[in-house]
Amino acid sequence: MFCARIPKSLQSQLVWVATKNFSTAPQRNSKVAVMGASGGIGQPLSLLLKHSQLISELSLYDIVHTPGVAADLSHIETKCKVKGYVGADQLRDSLKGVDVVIIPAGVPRKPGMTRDDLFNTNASIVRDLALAIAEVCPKAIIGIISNPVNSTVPIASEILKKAGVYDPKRVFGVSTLDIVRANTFIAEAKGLDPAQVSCPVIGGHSGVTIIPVISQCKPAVEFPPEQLKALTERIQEAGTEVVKAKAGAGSATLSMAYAGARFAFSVLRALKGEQGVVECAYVKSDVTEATYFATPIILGPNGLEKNLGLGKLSSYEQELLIKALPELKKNIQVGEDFVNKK
Ligand SMILES: NC(=O)c1ccc[n+]([C@@H]2O[C@H](COP(=O)([O-])OP(=O)(O)OC[C@H]3O[C@@H](n4cnc5c(N)ncnc54)[C@H](O)[C@@H]3O)[C@@H](O)[C@H]2O)c1
Ligand SMILES: O=C(O)C[C@H](O)C(=O)O
Repeated sequence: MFCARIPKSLQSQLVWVATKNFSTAPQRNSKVAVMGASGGIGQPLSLLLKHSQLISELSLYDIVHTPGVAADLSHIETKCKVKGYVGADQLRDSLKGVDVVIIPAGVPRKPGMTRDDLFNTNASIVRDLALAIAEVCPKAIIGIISNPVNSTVPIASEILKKAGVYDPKRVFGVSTLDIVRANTFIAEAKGLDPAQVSCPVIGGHSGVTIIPVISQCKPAVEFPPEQLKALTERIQEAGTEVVKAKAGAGSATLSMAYAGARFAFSVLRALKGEQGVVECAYVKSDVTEATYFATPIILGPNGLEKNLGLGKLSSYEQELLIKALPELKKNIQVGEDFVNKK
């Protein structure tokens, strides 16, 4: 009963403790690293990953507390091995043999801040992690959660380019939470089961750069113009809604852990050979004039297999796209300049 309410993307991955059917689990063969594993996102994300049959080893890196987080998680009765690494001295060891790196390291917003206000701190955190990845596991698939995603993905990409190991098919900005929110809010408005709703969200991951494509929602839904505008703006500002509600205690962590796990599981399923795994993600792109752009993509054994592009946009969504592009291009430039103009 419980599983029936979980979206298909997670159902096949999570081994629920109560069922204790671990002995029938298929061979686990991926090693996943979480960078920033002691944080508000890192801990619940690592908990969800620990339950996956697709992961044989979990490497938890942070500048604080990972020995405790790893000891705690390692007592959970799933086969996945967990090891903690703490501090810069252990950074490179944490990445050895890793197939997928998920990065939620960095500071979160407080009320009144924009995601761009996090740039000064988070840009160098992502830069340093990307440098280590380039050196130790250059073939790993990288999912970047740290904000501002619109800029941190270009930062990591430029670092990998400089190291001569950049593969645009392997670097993703995790925008999954925008899709999760769109599905939830649409389902609420229409009285649907959120697990059955699938709405693409394209563009970037901040304010006007977040473009919900409600005209392509499955099942098809329609809203009067005023309600469509309000719904779109709620999806665009949903992060701020959580930041305000947490009143200084950070931003979305639990829903982001869910979204990060959903994204990681999709990557891992595709790595294992499952065909037709689709997620929206912020990737290197030539779909618009912005050189990074989130669209639905097909994942494969090498990461991004096929970019599914924009699809048909309504005139309202085309207007949103026109508003998003200048901001997105600016965010990308700031990220690239951070690496290249020193
Ligand atoms: N992409 C998204 O949709 C999305 C959603 C929510 C939050 N975020 C972003 O995720 C980031 C983390 O959020 P949080 O709530 O988990 O913050 P948090 O402060 O609770 O946790 C961040 C963790 O990063 C660690 N850290 C700091 N510097 C590090 C370094 N150099 N190497 C490794 N780890 C380091 C900290 O010690 C901490 O444990 C923020 O930038 C936030 O804005 C993104
Ligand atoms: O809003 C934030 O600062 C965190 C995150 O990007 C979100 O969308 O929840």
